[in-house]
Amino acid sequence: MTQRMLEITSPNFIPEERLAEIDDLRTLFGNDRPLVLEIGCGIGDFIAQLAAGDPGRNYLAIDIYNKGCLKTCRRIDEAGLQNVRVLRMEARFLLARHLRAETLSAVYINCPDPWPKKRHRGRRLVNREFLQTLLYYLVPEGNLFFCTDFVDYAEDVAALLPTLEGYRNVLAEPFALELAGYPHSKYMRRFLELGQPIHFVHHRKAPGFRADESLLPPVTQGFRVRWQQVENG
Ligand SMILES: C[S@@+](CC[C@H](N)C(=O)[O-])C[C@H]1O[C@@H](n2cnc3c(N)ncnc32)[C@H](O)[C@@H]1O
Repeated sequence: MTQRMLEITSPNFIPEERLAEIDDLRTLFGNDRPLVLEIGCGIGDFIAQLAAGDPGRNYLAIDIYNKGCLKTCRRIDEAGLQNVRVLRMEARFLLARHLRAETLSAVYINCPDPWPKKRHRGRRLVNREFLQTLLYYLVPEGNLFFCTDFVDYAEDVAALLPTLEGYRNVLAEPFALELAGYPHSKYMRRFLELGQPIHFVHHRKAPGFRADESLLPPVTQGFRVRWQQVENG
């Protein structure tokens, strides 16, 4: 199915063509405050709450869903937030092509597509390679937040993280059913109202850990990665 492309004219939306002229995404904000990335921002209700409560950090909200980017921009514009920029971009592509090592003070991944069928599990974004990749982009002691309404996804991610040298669990347990002060998206609220829990994982990059570029998994696989662009630039 082809997505109908809705034009996004918000000043906070950064079209892909503009990225070619931007050497460092941190310059999008005109200040050097810590940079936070939300992957799969959906309709932007999480990032709008987070960024409004934390003007001291800059936020990149990305999604591959054009209408979601449009709704996120509307929300950000209406709230008058100065510290959010929205990009329609695939996560692995953005990291590989547009971000520098150790530039993200936090990464948020909320309710990523669960791919519940067993035969589709390989399409899940958050796997060993992706977690390893994130280590390269997180600043020392940068935070990784992941949450999901699918318990087996939470269990998988919570079990993978301790096997990666660079992460330390911030929680006393592999995952929690609540994180104090963590905003809820409409999507999360829908599950919570039905009595279905959201599972939260919170890890931090170990202080002395340096992710070596040579250990970065190649961006040559993954459902939704745009092969053409990754391979041909
Ligand atoms: C289930 S929705 C959750 C949206 C939002 N995080 C929330 O909690 O309301 C997952 C979102 O991730 C986006 N997405 C899926 N794979 C992605 C990828 N590889 N890169 C960027 N966004 C992605 C989808 O388009 C969708 O908007």
